[in-house]
Amino acid sequence: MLTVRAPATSANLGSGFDVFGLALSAPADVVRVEKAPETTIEVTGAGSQYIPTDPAKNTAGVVAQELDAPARIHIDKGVRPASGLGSSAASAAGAAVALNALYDRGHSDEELVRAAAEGEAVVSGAAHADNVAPAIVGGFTIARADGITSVDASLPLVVCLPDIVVSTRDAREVVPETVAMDDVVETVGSAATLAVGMSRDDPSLVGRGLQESVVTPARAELVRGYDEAKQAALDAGATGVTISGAGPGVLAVCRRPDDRRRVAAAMVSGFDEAGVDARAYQTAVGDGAELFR
Ligand SMILES: Nc1ncnc2c1ncn2[C@@H]1O[C@H](COP(=O)(O)OP(=O)(O)O)[C@@H](O)[C@H]1O
Ligand SMILES: N[C@@H](CCOP(=O)(O)O)C(=O)O
Repeated sequence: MLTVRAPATSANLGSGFDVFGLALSAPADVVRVEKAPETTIEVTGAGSQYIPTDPAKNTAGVVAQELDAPARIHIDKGVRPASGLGSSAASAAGAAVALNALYDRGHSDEELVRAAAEGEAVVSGAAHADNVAPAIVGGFTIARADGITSVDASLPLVVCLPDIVVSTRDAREVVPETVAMDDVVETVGSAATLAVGMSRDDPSLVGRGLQESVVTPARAELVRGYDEAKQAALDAGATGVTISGAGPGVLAVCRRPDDRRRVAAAMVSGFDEAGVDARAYQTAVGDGAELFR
């Protein structure tokens, strides 16, 4: 039997829709695999009652099919589904890394990212790799059709999870189909600023680089309390705030590790002002999936 800890991730980072992603140091899923004649899935932990155990519908089962690696798979969910924290991706990434080791396949990280992204396609309708790439590789990742670029960034972060469910599939429906040139110019400027900020571990540049005016405002409509939580985090010293992935999670970048407590409390109060319960994780950029033999 093999065990893999696969981290939560925050995708998009505002300006990098379907491209940027960040591994978080916590929370995480724990995936255990054992060889079996056919794939079966058992799920426990956060929100497990909402997660299908049919291998064709579970992201980990889809990965087993993609890798032609049947197994008895147990997933202990640390990452609540439909959170915007890459819950479905954590299981897919964990399964990819675990099954690759279990069957001694020797696939590269990029091949594992491709297999795990097929799991994402089953739940969200698109094989976006921006969550599975950091969940496998760790750090800050840029996922493009021609490959993955990664930087081992170090930044204090807060993610606040309101008690609202937003499925990635639904949140993709509200993404505008066309973009004005002014918005393209703003997004390119932000994305470049953010990427430089990640390579310098500079929270001010990363915070400024989250700014984007196309996808985030459309999705903010689905997250009651987003505006209040964002303003509260900025007032408490965050350098930038955006929706994590497809939401409803909200990501704040902090200047110093000690700022996280204040920013986390401010975000929970911001949601409370809008009548929404929320919990906040004080976290940081973390490593990719970790294998325990
Ligand atoms: N192993 C899994 N872990 C979490 N969610 C899964 C898994 N397999 C399938 N799903 C389904 O994926 C959806 C959650 O994924 P998604 O909407 O992308 O949210 P998240 O941002 O949390 O990844 C839910 O409908 C859930 O039932
Ligand atoms: N790029 C995707 C990311 C979805 O992330 P998730 O954590 O909400 O699954 C999107 O924005 O649709």
